[in-house]
Amino acid sequence: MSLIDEQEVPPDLPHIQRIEVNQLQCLRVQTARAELLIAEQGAQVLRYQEHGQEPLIWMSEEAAFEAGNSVRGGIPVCWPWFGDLMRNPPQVQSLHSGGRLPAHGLVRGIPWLLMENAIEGDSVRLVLAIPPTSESPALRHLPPGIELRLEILLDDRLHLKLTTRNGSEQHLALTQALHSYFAVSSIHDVTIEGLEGHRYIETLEGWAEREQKRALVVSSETDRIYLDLPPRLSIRDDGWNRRIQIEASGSTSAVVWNPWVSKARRLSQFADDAWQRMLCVETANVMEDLVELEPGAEHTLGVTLWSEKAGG
Ligand SMILES: O=P(O)(O)OC[C@H]1O[C@@H](O)[C@H](O)[C@@H](O)[C@@H]1O
Repeated sequence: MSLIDEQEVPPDLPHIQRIEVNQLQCLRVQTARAELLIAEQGAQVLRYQEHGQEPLIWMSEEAAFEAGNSVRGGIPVCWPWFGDLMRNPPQVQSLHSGGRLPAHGLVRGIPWLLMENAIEGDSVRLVLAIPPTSESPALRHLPPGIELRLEILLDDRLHLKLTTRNGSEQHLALTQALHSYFAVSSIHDVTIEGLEGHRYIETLEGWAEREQKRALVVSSETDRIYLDLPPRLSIRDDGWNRRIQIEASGSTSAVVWNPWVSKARRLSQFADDAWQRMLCVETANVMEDLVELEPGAEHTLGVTLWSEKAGG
C-alpha cells in the first residue's frame, strides 16, 4: 500500500503527501524536524527547511512551476552533461548530437517516476527514477538500458544519492551535478570554506586555471569550477549565524555560481535583486572528474546537507 496521502489531513509525523504546485505534481514530506518538497518533474527538491530555522535551500520568488521547465531554485539535477555540452569532455559530447541541446542536460524538465516511498521511524526515504531511455522522447537518442535514480533520505540531515547504472552495451561518459541553490542572509555576509588551496577554472575569464588562495568571499559575478576537492565544503553565514555543511561523495569537483547584478537581470524566473539571497555550490562530476561507465557498471554522486550554529 502506498504511504502517500492524497488528502489534506492533519498529519501523524512523518508524513508524505501529494500536492500540486501550479503545473507540477509534488511530494511534500513533513517530519518532526523539517519540511521537504520535491517535484516529480526533474526529481527536483524545491524546498528544505527545518522548523523554526531559515530555509536551507533557496527558491526563487519568481519561480514558475511549469511543466517542461526547470524551476529556478531548489536542487535541479543536471545529467548527462553539465552546462554547455560544447564545453564538456569529447567523450561526453560524442554521445549526443543533433536536435536541441539544452544547458545542463536532459532530465531537469521531464517527468520522473516515483519508485519507492518509505517511512522508517523518524526518517523518510523516497526513490525517483527517469523513465526507460527508450521510452522518453528527450532520452531516445541514448542507448537503451541506461538507468538514473535519485534516492532522497530525510533524517536529521538531507541525503541525496544520484545513481547512474549503465545497463546498455556501450561505454557511457557523462558529467552531472546536484545544482543546489542555498539560501543566505546576504551574499555580502557569507564565506565558502574548503576551497582554499585548490585549483579552479575561471569560466568568466576564458576558462583560465587559477588557484584559490583563501576561503572564498563572493564579491562579483562568480561562475567557477573547482577541482580536486575534499568531500566537505561549508557556507559560513554570519548574518544568520550558521554554517551550512555540504558533504559530497563520488565527486571531487564543485561549481560555485552567483549571477550578481547584470546577469540576474537576464535570468528567467529570477528577481533583479535575488542574487543577494542565494548562492549555488553544486556537487558535481565535471571536466576531468567526469564519470565513465563500462556496460554493467554504476556510479553514485551523493551529497548530505545540514546546518550548524556558526560557532559550533
Ligand atoms: O539558467 P540555467 O540553465 O539554470 O543555468 C544557471 C547557471 O548554472 C550554473 O551551474 C552555471 O555554472 C552557470 O553558468 C549558469 O548560468
